[in-house]
Amino acid sequence: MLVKHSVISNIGRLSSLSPSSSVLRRQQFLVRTLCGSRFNPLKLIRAMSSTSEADAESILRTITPSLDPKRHKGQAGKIAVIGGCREYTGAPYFAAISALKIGADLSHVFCTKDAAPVIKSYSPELIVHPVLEESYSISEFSEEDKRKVQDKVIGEVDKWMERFDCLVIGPGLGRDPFLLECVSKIMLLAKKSNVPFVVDGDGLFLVTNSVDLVKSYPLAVLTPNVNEYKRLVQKVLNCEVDEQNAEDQLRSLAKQIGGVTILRKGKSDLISNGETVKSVSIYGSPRRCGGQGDILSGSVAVFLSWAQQLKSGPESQKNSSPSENPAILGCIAASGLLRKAAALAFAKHKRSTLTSDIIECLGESLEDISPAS
Ligand SMILES: NC(=O)C1=CN([C@@H]2O[C@H](COP(=O)(O)OP(=O)(O)OC[C@H]3O[C@@H](n4cnc5c(N)ncnc54)[C@H](O)[C@@H]3O)[C@@H](O)[C@H]2O)[C@@H](O)CC1
Ligand SMILES: Nc1ncnc2c1ncn2[C@@H]1O[C@H](COP(=O)(O)OP(=O)(O)OP(=O)(O)O)[C@@H](O)[C@H]1O
Ligand SMILES: [Mg+2]
Repeated sequence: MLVKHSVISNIGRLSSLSPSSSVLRRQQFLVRTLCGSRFNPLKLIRAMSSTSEADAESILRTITPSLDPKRHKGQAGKIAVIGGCREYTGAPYFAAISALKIGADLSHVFCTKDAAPVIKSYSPELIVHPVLEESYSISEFSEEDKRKVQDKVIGEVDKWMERFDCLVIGPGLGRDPFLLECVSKIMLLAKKSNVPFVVDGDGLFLVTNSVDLVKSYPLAVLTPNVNEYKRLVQKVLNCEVDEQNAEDQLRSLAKQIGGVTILRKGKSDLISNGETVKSVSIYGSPRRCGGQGDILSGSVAVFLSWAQQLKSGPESQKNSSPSENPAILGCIAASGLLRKAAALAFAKHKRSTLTSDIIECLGESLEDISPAS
């Protein structure tokens, strides 16, 4: 009876999380088990323990570093966004400025020459490198000269690489073949230096066509939206997205890519590294304006760096650090923070809520969850 009572209260708690269809199916299974004649407490406890909703707020509190006067500039994170071209200047800006607003010390953007003055004009806080080249600007060049341009681009990024705690590759990158070839080399450099990276937007277009770029790199995080996820599933698993078995399919996908972490964005965000699957279903906003995924990718980069710092910190810190890997923790914290900020922005701006309104609420969201003092 006691077991029955606690299960019922757990079901109540689950229902308040605006559950995903998989959580709903699990609840239905629990109710069926409870009310049916074959009531089996052990089976029930097993089902409850596989419930995957993460406690995003508590994880965020644990991994966010304190504002210690002894710390110097750079220790709270140095992030670089690789993205920004003629068409898209908003996406890299959103990712890079979100990283700063959350608490990173330095945020760089590596973009094309056309995009750089525009991105700089949005904010003096960002360090903008106009180094990427698109095919149109080298169309008259010989093959040898093109190779020289590529080497120059790679060299410009490489001299900074060791200083970064995490890269965000792809927001507003575009799909120019020459540019994407350079970016694949940048990914190889990051792997060589053991720098974690978050792949989003057009970076996912690149990775979907060349999965080996990220395969088995444990410090890679992919953050696909609905279209990007569909293409990834088709390419890697050779099938269609299966909403009925969303968690298992995500786990298989991450496993098939050698244990990279995947954050599948949607009504609930689902996160897996091929072993565990976690969900974040905190209520966000019904507005689906473009740019919210860019906030998320910039945020994942910061939280991943913090979670990693905590893991590799002094023994006392290590003991208090959660057992999950830093990439999973970073995804959970970022998803929780963004969803809360989106809810705050929507409460203020309703139908006119824009991505910049959500960015303005990141600080309030963070303060609600993990006050500065
Ligand atoms: N303000 C901005 O600058 C923003 C820029 N964004 C950037 O926009 C780019 C595209 O992101 P989306 O989320 O729209 O990407 P999606 O993949 O969701 O959609 C892109 C569009 O391209 C089409 N498409 C799909 N496959 C294609 C292919 N193989 N070749 C050509 N087109 C294809 C889709 O039908 C869709 O209309 C990314 O770089 C993203 O970061 C977005 O982040 C939104 C905000
Ligand atoms: N149906 C939904 N309900 C609630 N939240 C959602 C929904 N879809 C997406 N989100 C949230 O919005 C955020 C951005 O996801 P989205 O799918 O819009 O990314 P995106 O398409 O890559 O965005 P961008 O326009 O920046 O490229 C994620 O944190 C996700 O949790
Ligand atoms: Mg996106």
